[in-house]
Amino acid sequence: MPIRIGHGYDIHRTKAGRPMILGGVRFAESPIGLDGHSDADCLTHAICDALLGAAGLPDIGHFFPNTDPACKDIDSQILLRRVIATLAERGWSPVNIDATLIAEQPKIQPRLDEMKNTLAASLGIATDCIGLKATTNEGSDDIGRSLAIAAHAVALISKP
Ligand SMILES: Nc1ccn([C@@H]2O[C@H](COP(=O)(O)O)[C@@H](O)[C@H]2O)c(=O)n1
Ligand SMILES: C[C@@]1(CO)OP(=O)(O)OP(=O)(O)OC[C@H]1O
Repeated sequence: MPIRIGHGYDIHRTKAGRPMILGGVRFAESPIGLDGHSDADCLTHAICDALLGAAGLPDIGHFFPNTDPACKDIDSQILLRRVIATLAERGWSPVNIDATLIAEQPKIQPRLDEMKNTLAASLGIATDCIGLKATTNEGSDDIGRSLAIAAHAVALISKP
């Protein structure tokens, strides 16, 4: 059974008045959100790029250009589901995901199960096939000053 591994990384700047959506979950109480063309869910974008990378495909910006009006403010779970469909057309299915969010705020620990359940539904895999962690940047650089949020992800995919 062929298996492949991929890595993804994304970063978005924070902005007042924008929604804070991470892993498909909205942090309504957050005074800041993420700036971008889509809903700017950098965690989901990193997962998309890890999956696409594993399949040897171009990155998220190739499939969903930030000049496409159809992608404006789009829910990134829709993009993730399309990435899964693109992989499926080539015979690939996700096996597991592991991701790390780097953010001073919001605290994701209380919403971790909700985030995993949301991502699992989009990915079509069991919740226990998703690893999700967060760390602050210990106050350093733009992430440490809450000016940006970043995410890393790795994905394993397989073909029967
Ligand atoms: N956005 C975040 C950042 C961190 N956490 C949780 O806090 C723990 C301590 O963070 P450090 O940066 O001091 O290592 C971390 O292990 C996470 O459990 C969080 O929930 N959300
Ligand atoms: C998702 C897309 C498309 O709406 O836009 P952004 O939300 O700006 O995200 P980014 O990770 O910078 O690049 C991928 C994009 O093309």
